[in-house]
Amino acid sequence: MPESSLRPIYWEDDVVAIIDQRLLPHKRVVLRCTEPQQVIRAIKTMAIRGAPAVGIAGAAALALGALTLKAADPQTFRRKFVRLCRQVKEARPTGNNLSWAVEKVYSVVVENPEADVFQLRRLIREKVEALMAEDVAANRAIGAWGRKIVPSGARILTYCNAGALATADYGTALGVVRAAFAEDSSIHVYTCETRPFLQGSRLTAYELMVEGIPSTLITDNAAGSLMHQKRIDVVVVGADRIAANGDTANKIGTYTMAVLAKANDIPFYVAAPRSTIDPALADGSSIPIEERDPREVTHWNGRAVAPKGMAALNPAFDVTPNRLITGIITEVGVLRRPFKRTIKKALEA
Ligand SMILES: CSC[C@@H](O)[C@@H](O)C(=O)COP(=O)(O)O
Repeated sequence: MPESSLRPIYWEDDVVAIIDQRLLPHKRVVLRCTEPQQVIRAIKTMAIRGAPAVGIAGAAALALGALTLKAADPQTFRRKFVRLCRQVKEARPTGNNLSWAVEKVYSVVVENPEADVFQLRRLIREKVEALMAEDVAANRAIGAWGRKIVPSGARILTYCNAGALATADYGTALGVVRAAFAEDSSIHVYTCETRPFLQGSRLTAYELMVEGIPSTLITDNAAGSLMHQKRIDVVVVGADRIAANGDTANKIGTYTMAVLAKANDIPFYVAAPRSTIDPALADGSSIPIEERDPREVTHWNGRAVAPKGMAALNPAFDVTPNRLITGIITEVGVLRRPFKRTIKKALEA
């Protein structure tokens, strides 16, 4: 069993256990995966989601692959493993953490040219467990830095779910909330429902209730009005990919929140580990934006919420330009403008 009931992915011997987030908060169903393809499917269907959790799941898929790949000799193993790495990376395109984690696991194979298949299996599994532990440590550090930017008694607005469920545990934006609440029980969180997948109303609301953190659910459309009425003090969101200049991809609608925050003089923070930063991209214009099935917009839970045959567009992420971001809360500190310089320094730290 995992340490926390919100840990979305964990090992049960050689089985990868994943909480099926499509069914939360009403049902807690655990998918038990023994084959990498099952984990890849869980990523694609968003049974597991949230950039860092997707990265961990991708790494776990590789560990399962290492266990189950049929290969009598190390050369065959390496060749098949490279193919699997490519497949895992393609499962979801926007979050940086997935390709970052695949590269980390693949480095084990590169750095141990003499290892036999059994040794590689063990080393890969150890690497995946280390990545899980490192993600939790990074999130706790993000929380420790982030709580300093939360004013006493703050009314915090968050978007989507950047909580324990979206990471190996503890969360990024919700890690900041958790750490702030531990010191100041008078904070209050407003969570937007986050159409169309409802990560806010289903998952963030659930996490906040499990933790007993005072919170209120609002429709995405209500956020602007609340900000205008001076009922929000700070916005904290997660990130899927951050370019070298600080432009940030996150759940579709995050850009809207950033514009609203700017128009109402409210600080807007992004909380993310360094594994979310993609230094190879100069700015946000080349971040790949995942387009998901339009059915996620026209239907909810199998039921139509639009006329039959209506065309729909479903970009899953948007990019918030760096000029709208007050600071980026990482495990090595809160990065300020100019992000190009502070991000570079953070990656070197
Ligand atoms: C710590 S999670 C950060 C982001 O991944 C999160 O805010 C987000 O946009 C998740 O999108 P999702 O489509 O649910 O995977």
